[in-house]
Amino acid sequence: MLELQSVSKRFGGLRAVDDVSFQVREGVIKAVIGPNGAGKTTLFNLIAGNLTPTSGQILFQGREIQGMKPHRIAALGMSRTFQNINLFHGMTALESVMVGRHVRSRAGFFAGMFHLPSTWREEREIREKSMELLEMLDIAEYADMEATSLAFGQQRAVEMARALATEPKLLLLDEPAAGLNIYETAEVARLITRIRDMGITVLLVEHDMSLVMDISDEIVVLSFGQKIAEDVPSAIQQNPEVIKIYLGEDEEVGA
Ligand SMILES: Nc1ncnc2c1ncn2[C@@H]1O[C@H](COP(=O)(O)OP(=O)(O)OP(=O)(O)O)[C@@H](O)[C@H]1O
Repeated sequence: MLELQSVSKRFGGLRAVDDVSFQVREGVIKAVIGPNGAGKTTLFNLIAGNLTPTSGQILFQGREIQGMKPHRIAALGMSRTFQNINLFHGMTALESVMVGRHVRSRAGFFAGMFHLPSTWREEREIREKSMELLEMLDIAEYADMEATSLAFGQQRAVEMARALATEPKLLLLDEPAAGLNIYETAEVARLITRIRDMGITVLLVEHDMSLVMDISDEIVVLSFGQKIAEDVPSAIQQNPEVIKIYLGEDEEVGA
């Protein structure tokens, strides 16, 4: 699904991402972990097209995408969420998801604005599809509530539904558990697994180690921009180098 070949990103003299290579196979949940400043966000921005690598190739379904604009990469079937919750005020949960779906609509913005008959059916389809996504993520009961008034965990689910509305093949989740309590985190874990089981490949960056260990099929560990390990969770938990960088941070792997 995704392949990084010797990807580097320099900011002046700093190598934020340094010669990183790995693959994400179709149908898996893969996590990127590492201490603060390890280069995780930079790596995500390189993949989604928000940054251009200094060197190296990024292949999405066999096609080189490094340097492409984010909307072109999105149109190829990659969707992402952001670290900070990013929902519009004044929109219901359902409308928030419909916005994501409109990106794909054929009728386009102007036809929609003038309420042309040709768009009615499409509008109804978008509404139905968006509702299905809310149901799939267990938040249908909040469809008509203002999205920004919901609990954090529910807002995260709305964001995921919005990202799924573009029908991506690969979903990038940037710290999906950030700011959530343990119950909400457990719920998000369940949703991510469900998304994977729908056949969507998931790549996530996450600080919450128990979430990563619970749901990931494979983990890549970054430290100072370099990949220091890549393996299944049980092997990562026992990897001496990984333990060393996390103990240095006063965190326990798999805690
Ligand atoms: N636009 C930028 N210009 C200069 N330096 C940057 C820029 N973006 C990131 N960096 C630096 O690159 C390094 C990697 O940062 P990055 O945010 O990718 O790490 P991270 O692993 O996501 O950290 P965190 O877990 O704290 O989010 C850091 O040293 C950071 O200060």
